[in-house]
Amino acid sequence: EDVNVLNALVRFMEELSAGNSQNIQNWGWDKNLDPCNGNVNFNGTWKGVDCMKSQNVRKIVLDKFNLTGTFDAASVCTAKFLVVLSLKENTISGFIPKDIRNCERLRHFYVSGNRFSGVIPDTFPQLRNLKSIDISDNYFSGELPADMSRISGLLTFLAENNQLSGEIPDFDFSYLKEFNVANNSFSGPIPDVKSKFGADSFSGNPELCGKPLSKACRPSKTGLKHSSADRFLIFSGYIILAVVVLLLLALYLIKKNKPKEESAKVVVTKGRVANASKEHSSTSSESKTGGNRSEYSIASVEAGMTSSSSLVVLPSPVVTGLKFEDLLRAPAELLGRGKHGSLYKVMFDNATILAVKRIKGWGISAADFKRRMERIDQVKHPRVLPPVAFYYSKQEKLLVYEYQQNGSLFKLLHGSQNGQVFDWGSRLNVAASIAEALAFMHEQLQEGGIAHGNLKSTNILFDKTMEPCISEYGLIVAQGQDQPFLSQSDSFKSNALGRDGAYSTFKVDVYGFGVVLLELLTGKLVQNNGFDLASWVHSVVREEWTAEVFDRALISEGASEERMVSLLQVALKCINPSPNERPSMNQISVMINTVKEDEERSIISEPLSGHHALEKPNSH
Ligand SMILES: Nc1ncnc2c1ncn2[C@@H]1O[C@H](COP(=O)(O)OP(=O)(O)OP(=O)(O)O)[C@@H](O)[C@H]1O
Repeated sequence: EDVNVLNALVRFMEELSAGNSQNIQNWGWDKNLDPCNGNVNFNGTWKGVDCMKSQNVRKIVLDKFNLTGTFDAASVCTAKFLVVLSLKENTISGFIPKDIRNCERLRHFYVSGNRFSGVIPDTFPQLRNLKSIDISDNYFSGELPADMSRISGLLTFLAENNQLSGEIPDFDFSYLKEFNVANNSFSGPIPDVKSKFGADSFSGNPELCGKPLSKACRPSKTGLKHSSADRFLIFSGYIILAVVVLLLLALYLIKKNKPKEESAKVVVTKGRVANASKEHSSTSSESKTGGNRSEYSIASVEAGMTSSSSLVVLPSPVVTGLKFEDLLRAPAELLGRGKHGSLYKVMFDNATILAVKRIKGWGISAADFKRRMERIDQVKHPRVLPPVAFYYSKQEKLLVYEYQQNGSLFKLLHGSQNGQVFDWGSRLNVAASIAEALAFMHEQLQEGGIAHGNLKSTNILFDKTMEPCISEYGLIVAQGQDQPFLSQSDSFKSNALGRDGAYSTFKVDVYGFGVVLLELLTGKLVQNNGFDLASWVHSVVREEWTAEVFDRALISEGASEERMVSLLQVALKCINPSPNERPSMNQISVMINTVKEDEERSIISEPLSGHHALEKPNSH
C-alpha cells in the first residue's frame, strides 16, 4: 500500500482506539510494517487486515476488539480496495461520517453491536456495490436516506434495535435475502417487500402499518401527518399534473382531427373484441367498423395491403390456406412494441394461434427480403422457430410465426415463476441447446451473412415440450461496413463494432449469446443491451469475488461452483469488446457441451445421499 494509505489507516485505528496506543502496538498497526505481507496470525502483519494479491488492503475485520473510540471514515476510505469493513461488537460511539461515500468498492459493512448514534448519512446510498449492511443494535436515529433503492443488488439489510424513525424507504427488494428493521420507531406504511419477509422483520415499530404486519393502514392518517407546507406542495403538484394532462388531451384532440398521415399504413382498428368473454358488450360498435374486424386486429387502411398476393405462405404443417385477409381480420392482441417492431398474437381459424411481427422502416428490397426469408426457412433446425409466412411492402414487413404458449427465457428468469424451478441443470441445457442451434444456423447461413441480429432472452421461447427455441432469426440486418438499419447510437452494435472497427454480423450474435449466458448465471435483468450487466460482472470478477455474481437460487440449490465458473468463462469470451477475439458459435457450443458433460458425469458419480442429488428439482 501507498504511504498515504498506511498513514490514514493508522489514523483510523488511533481514532477507533480512543488514544489507547497499547492497542496499536499489540495489533501491529504500524506504518513501518507491511499490512499485507507477513504471517496471517499476526506476525509482522496488521491484525484484522487482509489484502488482495498481497498488495492492497481488502478486508478490515475488527470484531470484538474492545474498541471504544470513533469511526474515521475519511481515513479508512483512503484504502481504495476496501471491500469488507467489519467493526462488530465493540463500544464505538459517534456517528457515521458522510465520507463513507469514498469507500467506493465497499461490499460488506458491519457495525452491529456498538454505540453508534446520529443519522445514517445521505451519502450512504452512493455505495452502489454494497451487498450487505448490518447496523443493528446501535443508537442510530432519524430517517434512513430516501434513495436506499439506489443500492441495487443489496442482499442483506439489518437495522433492528435502533431508534430509526420516519417511513421505511423503498429498497431494491428484488435480491434482498435478509431484511430486518424491528424495534425502531419507524412509522407509516411498509413498502411492498414482495412477500419476502415476515412480520418479525418489522415488529416493535408501533407506528408501522400494512403487510406483513396485521395492522392495516388507515388512508386518512397519512394525510393528517402532512404539515401545511407539505400539503401546499402536494396540491401544487396536483395542479401541475392536471395542467399537463389537459395539455396532452388537447394535443391528442388536435392530432386526431388532422387527416391521417401517409406513413400510417397499418392501423389497429376498433371493432369486435378478441376476447370471447367480452364479445357481446362490444357488438354495438361492430356496425361502425363494418363487421368482421376485431378490436385489435392488424387491419390496413392501405388498399394495396389487402392484396393477398404479397403474403408468402411457406410450406409448413402449422397453417394451410392462410390468407392475408384472414390475417388482417383475425382477432389480435398487441403483445409488445420493441425497438424493431410490434408483435401481435393472432387467433387464426379458432385453433391456431400465430405471432405476427410487424417491422417498419427496414429498407430492404422485395427480392432481397424474399430470398432472405426463404433461405432462413430452408435451413431447418429443430431449435429455431421457422417463419410460417411473410409479407412485404415498402413500408411494412410482416413475419408470421407459430405462437409459443410457454413464454420466453426472459419470462422464466424474471417473471413471476409460478413456483416453476429453473435449476442449474435446466439452465445449462438451455445454454447448450441454443449454442448448438445458433452454431448450426451460422454455419449454414455463413455465405449470405445472415445472422440472427437480435439475440436476447425475449427471443428465446419455450415450445410445447419446454424445449428452448430461437425466434425471429434474421429479422435484423447488420452486415458489412454499411450501417445496419438500427440506429448508430445503438450501443449493442457499436460494442460489436469493437475497438478495431472490424464488423462481423455473426460476432454480434456471439455477444448477444454471451449476455444471455450472463443472465442465466446471474439471474439479473439486462439493461442497456447487456452492457451494464457485462461491466458489473467484469468488475466483480476482477476483484476476485466471482462467486458473488451467481444467482442466489443457483447457490442455494448447491449448483457446482466450478462448472458455473466454467460457463462464466465462456460468457466472458463471448462479450469480449473486440469482435475478432470472440470465439465462433461452433467453438462456444463445444465448450458448453464440455461443461454439460462434466455436469452429467458428476451427477452419475455423486452418491445418491448427497445434498443436491436429493433436492434437485426435475428439469423440464
Ligand atoms: N412466437 C411467439 N410466441 C409467443 N410469444 C412471443 C413470440 N414471439 C415473441 N414473443 C414474445 O412477445 C413479446 C414481444 O415480442 P417483441 O419481439 O416485440 O419484443 P422484443 O423481442 O423485446 O423486441 P424486439 O425484438 O423488437 O427487440 C416478448 O416477450 C416475446 O418473448
